[in-house]
Amino acid sequence: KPLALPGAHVVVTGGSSGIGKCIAIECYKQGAFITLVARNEDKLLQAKKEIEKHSINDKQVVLCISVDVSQDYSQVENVIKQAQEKLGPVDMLVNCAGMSLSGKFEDLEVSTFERLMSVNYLGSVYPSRAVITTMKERRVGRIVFVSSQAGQLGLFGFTAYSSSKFAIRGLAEALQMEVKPYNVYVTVAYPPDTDTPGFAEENKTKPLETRLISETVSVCKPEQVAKQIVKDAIQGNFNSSIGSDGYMLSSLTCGMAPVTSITEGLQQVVTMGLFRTIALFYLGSFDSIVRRCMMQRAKSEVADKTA
Ligand SMILES: NC(=O)C1=CN([C@@H]2O[C@H](COP(=O)(O)OP(=O)(O)OC[C@H]3O[C@@H](n4cnc5c(N)ncnc54)[C@H](OP(=O)(O)O)[C@@H]3O)[C@@H](O)[C@H]2O)C=CC1
Ligand SMILES: CCCCCCCCCCCCCCCC(=O)[C@@H](N)CO
Repeated sequence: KPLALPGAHVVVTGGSSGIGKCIAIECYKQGAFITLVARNEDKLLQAKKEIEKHSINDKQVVLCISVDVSQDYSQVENVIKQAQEKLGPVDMLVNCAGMSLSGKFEDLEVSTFERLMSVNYLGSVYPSRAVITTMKERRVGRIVFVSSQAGQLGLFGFTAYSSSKFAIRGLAEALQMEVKPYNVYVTVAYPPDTDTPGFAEENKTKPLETRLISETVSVCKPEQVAKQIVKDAIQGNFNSSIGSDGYMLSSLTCGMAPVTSITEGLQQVVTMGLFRTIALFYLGSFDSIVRRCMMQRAKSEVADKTA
């Protein structure tokens, strides 16, 4: 039974920008009440104004609450309490607050690993932990985690980012097994590169290798990613992916993930071998990108020394 969005309370962390903002708009367009959670209050208010343009009735509300989702559990718990007092129990939580920093393993500060793990992973644990009891009691709920294609495979430059996005999947699989009998459904989204302020920021420091490998998959619009995520969350699909490469990656990396429908299970069984074959070619091309970049760097170093 799909979740009915009209009148539902949807909390979106990272809802003031990029994919999160588009998810909030998509839910609002379908009649939901929205709580936006992020740190910067100006960006929150700006997003609220933008979302309110899409209202479909005059009862709809967009609430903004400023908090860092990665710092202190009791703060996050308080924010959820405030939201529930104003707009009722949370029907859907979207954990979209997150960030990316890339660089070679030896060039990344140790603190970057700590930061990405706390924002991307703990920043998804805290809000989820704060809503889960009520969802189980009410036998209603959706929890969405926004991972990444880089949460399905490890890539050059993403030692810190990929691991924080892989962690989300472990959390989601375990949680789904616990809450399914209570009619609560978990969705993990694996978007490709998406045209957002966060993506622009990430690109400022991205190694050439990472950029060339990522360019295998074309950049998506956040509206399109948001539409897919909301659709999958409403349906209660465990997996949410975009495009043909997204479909192949999800099928190939399904592992012991819960299966949502018989069709999905059968498709995974039938396509696994083929997609692994295709993947071997991709992996070969990624290795050759890395080798070419290494030789290029060595050459320009020699040139620098002789000059
Ligand atoms: N864009 C892309 O290419 C892809 C993005 N993703 C993932 O999607 C999610 C959204 O990405 P995108 O839309 O690009 O990001 P943006 O940088 O555009 O937006 C990030 C949002 O998260 C909020 N946020 C960041 N850190 C915190 C924090 N510690 N506490 C509370 N809120 C926080 C930001 O607000 P504020 O700074 O004010 O707190 C902002 O609202 C991320 O998890 C990202 O990893 C996945 C695949 C691809
Ligand atoms: C059958 C096998 C098919 C294989 C296809 C392989 C494609 C690999 C490309 C991975 C791109 C990683 C995007 C990360 C986006 C992200 O999370 C950041 N932009 C966040 O800001």
